[in-house]
Amino acid sequence: MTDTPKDLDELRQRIDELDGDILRLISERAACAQRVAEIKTVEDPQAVFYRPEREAQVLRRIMALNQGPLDSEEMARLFREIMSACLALEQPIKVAYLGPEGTFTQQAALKHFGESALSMPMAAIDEVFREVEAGAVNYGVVPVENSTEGVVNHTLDSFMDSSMRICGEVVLRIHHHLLVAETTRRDKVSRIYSHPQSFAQCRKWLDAHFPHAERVPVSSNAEAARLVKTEWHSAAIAGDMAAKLYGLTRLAEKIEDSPDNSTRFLIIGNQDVPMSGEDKTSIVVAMRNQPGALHDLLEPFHRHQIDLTRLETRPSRSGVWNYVFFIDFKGHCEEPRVAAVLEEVQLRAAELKVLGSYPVGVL
Ligand SMILES: O=C(O)C(=O)C[C@]1(C(=O)O)C=C[C@@H](O)C=C1
Repeated sequence: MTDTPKDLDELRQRIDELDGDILRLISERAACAQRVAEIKTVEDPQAVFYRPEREAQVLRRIMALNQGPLDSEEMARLFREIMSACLALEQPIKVAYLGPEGTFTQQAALKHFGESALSMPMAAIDEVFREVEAGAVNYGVVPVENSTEGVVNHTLDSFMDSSMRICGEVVLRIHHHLLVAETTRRDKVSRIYSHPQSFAQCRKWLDAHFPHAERVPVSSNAEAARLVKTEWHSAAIAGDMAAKLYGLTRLAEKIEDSPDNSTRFLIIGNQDVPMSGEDKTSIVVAMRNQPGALHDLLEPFHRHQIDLTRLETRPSRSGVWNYVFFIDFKGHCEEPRVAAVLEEVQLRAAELKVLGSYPVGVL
């Protein structure tokens, strides 16, 4: 930058110049992405355009280079949208998510793919899986675990019957608000709608502030917000997307009991994702029902010093094996030490399925 401009007109002139530069550079970047698409198509007519590992690398690099004054997450969000628009030039991406519109899962889908992706609400988790499997959409987004409420069993169970792979993860900070409509009598709230998980996450706050209000569980936070529109004595617990969608205002903000309440979502698709440099792998393993089975399963991870990030047990649905284990760990299945562990686990397990290796969530 040349001399620091001093007055308002000078600063605005400088902003106009910079905007011109930014515009030119973004257009040049978009033209590069178009050429990338041409090369991908020549190399493989069935080419996949979305490259999760490359996107993670781009965002991590931006965060590392950033020197402020915008914070690195904010900067990465801006680049997220630029990349989303570039990808849409290559191929418009369709993403199915656990709906209805206005849910946290939609928020997660947009956070991961950006606003240029076309997001489509599905009524249930297994429908998200089916849409991706059928090729009706490119990817799916499903919740898998919440920091206070634990695992989403439907998602784990869907993986047992599916050939879908995990291509990514996204973690969303969950902020719940108590929402009311313009017509709500704020001093007369006698009924509160929400999803059971959200009630559980806001239980202490509700006990303290609305001990006598009826708590009515519904299928989603967005549905709760929709119902409030028509009832003058009701409120909903839901997030920002639902508030915006149904034009509700916040009677109280961030009412979740745990300040770091977050939910992890998985991106499902049918591609294997190459290494990004900071990856995770998810597997599902059925062990023979015998003493020491869990120890036998975990021992190779310990010996090869691989960090487990999650271990869940689910009853097996085949009836042959009593339990299956869902394991997430750091590393990519193309790394030699991870490949070695997987080989050992394969020998010890009744069944092993690698659900995917994918970049650790950046944003
Ligand atoms: O590098 C690529 O393969 C691209 O297609 C370019 C680009 C980008 O805009 O940077 C766009 C979409 C992909 O998901 C990853 C990156």
